[in-house]
Amino acid sequence: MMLTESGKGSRILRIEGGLPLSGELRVYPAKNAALPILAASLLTEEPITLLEVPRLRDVEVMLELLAHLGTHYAWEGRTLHLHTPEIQSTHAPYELVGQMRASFIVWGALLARVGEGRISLPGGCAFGARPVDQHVKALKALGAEVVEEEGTFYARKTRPLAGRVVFDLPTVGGTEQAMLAVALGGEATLVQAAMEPEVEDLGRFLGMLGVEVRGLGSPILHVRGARRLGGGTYRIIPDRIEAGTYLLAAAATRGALTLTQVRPDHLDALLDKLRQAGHRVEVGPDWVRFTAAKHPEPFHVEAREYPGFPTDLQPIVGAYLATVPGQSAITDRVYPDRFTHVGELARMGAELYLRDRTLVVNGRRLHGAQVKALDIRAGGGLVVAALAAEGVSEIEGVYFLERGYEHLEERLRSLGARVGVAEVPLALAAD
Ligand SMILES: CC(=O)N[C@H]1[C@@H](OP(=O)(O)OP(=O)(O)OC[C@H]2O[C@@H](n3ccc(=O)[nH]c3=O)[C@H](O)[C@@H]2O)O[C@H](CO)[C@@H](O)[C@@H]1O
Ligand SMILES: C=C(OP(=O)(O)O)C(=O)O
Repeated sequence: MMLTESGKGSRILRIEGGLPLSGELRVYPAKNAALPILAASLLTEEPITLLEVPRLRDVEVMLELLAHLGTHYAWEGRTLHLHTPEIQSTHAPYELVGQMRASFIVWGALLARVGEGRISLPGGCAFGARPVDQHVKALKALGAEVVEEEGTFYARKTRPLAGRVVFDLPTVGGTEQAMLAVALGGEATLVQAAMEPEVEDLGRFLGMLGVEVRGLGSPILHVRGARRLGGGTYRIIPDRIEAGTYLLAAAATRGALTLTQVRPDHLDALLDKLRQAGHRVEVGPDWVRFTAAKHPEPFHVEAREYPGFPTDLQPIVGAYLATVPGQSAITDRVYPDRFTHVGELARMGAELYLRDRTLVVNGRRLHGAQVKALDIRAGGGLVVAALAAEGVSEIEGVYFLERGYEHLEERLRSLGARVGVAEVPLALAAD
C-alpha cells in the first residue's frame, strides 16, 4: 500500500510527547455511520440534508463515487445536501471502490433503485482477510442473481427482493448491504445481524425515508421497504471511535479530558476498562469526564462485536497499555490479525509480543521514534503512544489518519499537545 500522498511527497505528523492532555472536546459525527447513510441516499429521488457530516477523506471518496453514480451534492459548512434525481451509472468502478471498503454497499442501493449493480472488490484498510462472501450470500438469499468475474461483482433482480438471511457471523457491512437492497419494495428478516450503533443509525435514517425497520440494536432485524422513498434532514450519531481514541490519549498521558456531544452508552466497554484500571470516569447524558489515575492497573482486552470492546479501538488500547506498567493481553475476535502497529510500537520502546494471536504487552515508559501508520487505527494507536512517549516521534502515513480523524492536529493542540505536520520531499517519501 502506498504511503506517498501527493505529487509533492509525503506528510509526517511530528509529536513531542510527554505532556498530559487536558481540556474539552466536542466529539465529531461518526465516519462509519455517515458512510452507509451516504450510500443509502442513492435510494431516493427526493433531496436529503445531512447535518454535521465529518469532513474526512473517506467521506470525500464516497461523495466522488455517488457523483459518478448520479448524485448532486453541495456542502454548506458541515451540512451536506444530496440529491439523486436519477441513477446515471450502475457501475461502481475499481478506481473509486478500491480506495475504501465502505463503498461496497452502494451495490445494494443500486440493486434496490434500478434493479442492477456492478461493483469491484472493495479496498480499505488491510489488516487481514476481509471477505465479502456474506454480502453475496445475503443478496442471493433475497433472490438476486449474482455473478463474480475477476474481482467484479454483478447483481440483478427480476422481482422485488425478499427473504430470510441467516448470516454466518455478524457483519456490519453485510447487514447494511442487505438493508439497502430491500429498502425499495423488498422485505427481509436478517438473522445474526450486526448490532453496532452505526447499523442502528442507518436503520433510523432509512426509517426517515419511509422504510419500516424493526429490531434495531438486536440480532434479528425486520426490514420492509416502501415502493417510493422520501427525503428529509438527518443528524448522524457521534463517533465512538474518535471519542475512544481521545480518551485513550488522555489516559496514556495521565491527563484529564471532558468529551461533549458524545453517546456514553456507545462507549460502555471502553469506559468499564478505564474504570477497572483505576481512572476516574463520570458520565452524563451526552458527556464524559475523564481524569487519569497516576498509577493505573493493566487489564486484558478481547475485541468483539458490539456491545463488546470495539476492534477499531483495539490497536489504540494496545498503545495505551504499552504505557501501563505490568502485563496486559489483547486478542481480537473480529480481526484476529489486526496488529500492524505492533512492530512500530516496539520502535518506541514498547515491550510486546504476539503469541497464538494474543498480543502480550509489558507496559513501560516509551520513547519517541520514527514510525509508520499502516492503517487508520494503527495510526491512531501510534499517535496515542507518541503523545505519551518521552521525546519526539515522527509518524508517517498521515493519509490513513486523515481517513478517520478530522482536524487531528488542531484538536490535539487544543488539548495542550505539541504536534505539527511536516512535508517530506518526494525523494525521501516512503512507498
Ligand atoms: C466502514 C465501516 O463501518 N467499517 C467498520 C466495519 O467494517 P466491515 O463492515 O467491513 O466489517 P464486518 O463487520 O463486515 O466484519 C466483521 C467480521 O466479519 C468478516 N466478514 C465480513 C463480511 C463478509 O462478507 N465475510 C466475512 O467473513 C470479517 O472478515 C470480520 O472478521 O465494521 C468493522 C467491525 O466492527 C470495523 O472494524 C470497521 O471499521
Ligand atoms: C477499518 C476502518 O475502516 P474501513 O472498514 O473502511 O477499512 C475503521 O474505520 O477503523
